[in-house]
Amino acid sequence: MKPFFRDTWVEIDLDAIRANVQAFRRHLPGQTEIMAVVKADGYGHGSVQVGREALQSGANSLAVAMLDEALVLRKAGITAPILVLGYTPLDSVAQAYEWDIALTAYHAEWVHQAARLVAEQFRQKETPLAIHVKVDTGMGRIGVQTEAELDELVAALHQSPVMQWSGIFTHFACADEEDTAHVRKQHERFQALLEGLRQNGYVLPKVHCCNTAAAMVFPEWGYDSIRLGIGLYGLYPSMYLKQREQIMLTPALTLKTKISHVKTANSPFTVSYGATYQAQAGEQIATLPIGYADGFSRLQSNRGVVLHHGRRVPIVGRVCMDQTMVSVPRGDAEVGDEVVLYGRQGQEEISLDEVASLMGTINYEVSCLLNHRLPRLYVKDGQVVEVAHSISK
Ligand SMILES: Cc1ncc(COP(=O)(O)O)cc1O
Repeated sequence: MKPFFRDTWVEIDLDAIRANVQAFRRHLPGQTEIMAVVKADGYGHGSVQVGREALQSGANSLAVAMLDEALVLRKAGITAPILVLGYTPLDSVAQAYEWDIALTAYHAEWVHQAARLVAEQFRQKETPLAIHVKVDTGMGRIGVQTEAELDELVAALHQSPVMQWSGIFTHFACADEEDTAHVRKQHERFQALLEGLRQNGYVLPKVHCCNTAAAMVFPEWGYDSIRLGIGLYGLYPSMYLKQREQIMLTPALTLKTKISHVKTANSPFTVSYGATYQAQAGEQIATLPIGYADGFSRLQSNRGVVLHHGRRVPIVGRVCMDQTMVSVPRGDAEVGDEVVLYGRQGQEEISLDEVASLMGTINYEVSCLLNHRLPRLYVKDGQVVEVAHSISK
């Protein structure tokens, strides 16, 4: 029985995930571990499936943005270490502790209250709650910024047997840029704060600071682990780093659909909402069953292109909630023809970078926009090994 009931889907190449993990493994110092960042449902690729493949390919742990994402991984049977990189509300700490999920802290008072909240559970579990300390060295998002704040936070962790100081990390704001002044300044600040802790007699836990970009440019900053996000999916953090070709990555995601209707204009007619495009006599218009409610952005209206028979064909008219129209060479298209919206077909490729550029955003957002209305097919060694479609359960 067909596991889903539409002709539009995402294909995720798990061999590409494996190849990307191994590419970074070769690039990093031997002692540096890889934390696969699978937040935002694996940047739109599927956190469970990508997380499993990354761990089987050499990653040592997983990271997500919030506790809900970590619970999805645990409930799927993933037992590897998982770190929540963002804020966890105090009323969620007990759940994290129950499922052995490491949390991020940057307020001493949060640590004190969290310790009180799990004290009862600790008497049963006897293993402490793992905490990574977040340091803000120049991202300006979350994290302690001063030596005093850091000392207070680390002291709070040492005051309770319930808490285990398991890591300390920072996040870079500009590691993907050609000008390295900001990232070097952040790293120097991070090093100074680490040295201050050592001077105060602390033995540091796992230290990590590199995202994909920093891992590419400064592998020597790998410390105990890098946090590999966009590179895991075969995408580059910036066009600057893509052009450097320092690490060869393989994009894992392809977005496909099949033509649902074809018509030829006997006389001119307008296409889609707002009648923003006029098909000329003799022009052939094909309709695709995908729209912005799938995360295929309306910003592609009258600007994007797709691949049909290995050729680039333009999106015409406004992208609708569920359908998109393209102009195809006359006589070349039939209902049921496969079309690639993101990825490679024949000798042509539409990269997420190209789509991001016309949308005025970055490749991260393009993949994260793809939502659960789209079925996902996972391919390994050329075979479909899993189909995931949350709405057709
Ligand atoms: C704290 C943190 N750490 C790491 C990442 C991964 O970044 P890339 O996708 O650029 O590798 C994101 C993030 O928010």
